[in-house]
Amino acid sequence: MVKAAVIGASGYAGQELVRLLYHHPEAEIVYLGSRSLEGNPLSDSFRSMADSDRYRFRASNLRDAAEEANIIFLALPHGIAAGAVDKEILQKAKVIDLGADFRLRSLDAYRLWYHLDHPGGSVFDSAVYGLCELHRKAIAPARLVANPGCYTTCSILSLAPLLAEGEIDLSMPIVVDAKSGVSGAGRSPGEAFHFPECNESLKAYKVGTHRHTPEIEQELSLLAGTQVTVQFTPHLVPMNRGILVTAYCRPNGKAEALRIEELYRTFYADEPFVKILGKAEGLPETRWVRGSNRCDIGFYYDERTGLLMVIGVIDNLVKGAAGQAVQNMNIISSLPETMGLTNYAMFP
Ligand SMILES: NC(=O)C1=CN([C@@H]2O[C@H](COP(=O)(O)OP(=O)(O)OC[C@H]3O[C@@H](n4cnc5c(N)ncnc54)[C@H](OP(=O)(O)O)[C@@H]3O)[C@@H](O)[C@H]2O)C=CC1
Ligand SMILES: CC(=O)N[C@@H](CCC(=O)OP(=O)(O)O)C(=O)O
Repeated sequence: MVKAAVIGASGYAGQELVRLLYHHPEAEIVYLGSRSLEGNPLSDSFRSMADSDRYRFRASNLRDAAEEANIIFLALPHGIAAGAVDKEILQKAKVIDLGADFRLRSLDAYRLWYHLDHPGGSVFDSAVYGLCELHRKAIAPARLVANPGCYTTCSILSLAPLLAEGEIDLSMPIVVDAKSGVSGAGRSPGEAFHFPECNESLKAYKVGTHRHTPEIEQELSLLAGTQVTVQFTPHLVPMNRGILVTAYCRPNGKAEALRIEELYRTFYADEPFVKILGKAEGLPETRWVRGSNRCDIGFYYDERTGLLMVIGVIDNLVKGAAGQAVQNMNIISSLPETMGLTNYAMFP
């Protein structure tokens, strides 16, 4: 049985972890850390967990959590885990960090895109990038897993087969247009996320500067075996959950729709959480992955323009955060990868 701790358990990603771990047959929640809710019963603050009154929030203390848990999930703003996770903690427990501090292999890139310093060191060097579909062999023995970002998970999964098979003309950037629901911004209030500010409106933000750009480029470059450049533009959509990515690229050869579909079906043949939609099934929609750990992918090749459009969707809080973190927990605990992660889709 996994003894799990969640630090940052009062946030959106933290609560989604609690929801999934509570129902996981091989996990026991032993520690819930929150500064603002310390001492409160879980069920007082999260009334959807009304039958879980045995849990109480405790201090947001990583060292205390490491005494009781064998897996610690960090669901904290970036910049904290970099200085908080050390060798002593990793000797006692494995850590799955939902934040961004251990995702980029280049510290210079981290400093440039996050405008933060980073201590680096052997703990940083030991981190494994936790995109399960691409790195499960490296994840299995890891003690520190860097859970990917939400936009990045959707973008990388949507494009991976094309890059791995060398199907794309890389002399020009791949355009990644992405849209996210507001829960992607976390629970802390901010004017831009206030209901009248974002409801009934749609906007692009952090154009050309979003910190997920180097993470997407890092992973696509690894797949392609050469430097890949992406033009990434995120948009805020007035809905609670969901991410939709539309990626535009130019194939090297002629991209007959059937051959592209075959390529994707072969690449993801054994992946329980990736669903390829063929022409008959229509294009992906966020409502069909809400609450689930799936990434749905569809595509359209426009013979007129010669561009291939790939469309991917995930639930940002599940495959984009807590669900993928539990998938990583399953991998590092030698449990079936889908355990505790199926039958969660919701509609409407
Ligand atoms: N929301 C999403 O869709 C996704 C989020 N993530 C990542 O997961 C992490 C958590 O995100 P999310 O849940 O959205 O954010 P929230 O703002 O909802 O939650 C963050 C939590 O961290 C705690 N916290 C804030 N500041 C500090 C601090 N200085 N020291 C200790 N604890 C602190 C807060 O709890 P308290 O104040 O009670 O201690 C809060 O509950 C982030 O790194 C985010 O980037 C990743 C993918 C998707
Ligand atoms: C809508 C919105 O604001 N989304 C967040 C993405 C948050 C996220 O999940 O990314 P990290 O895990 O890297 O923090 C943003 O654009 O910063």
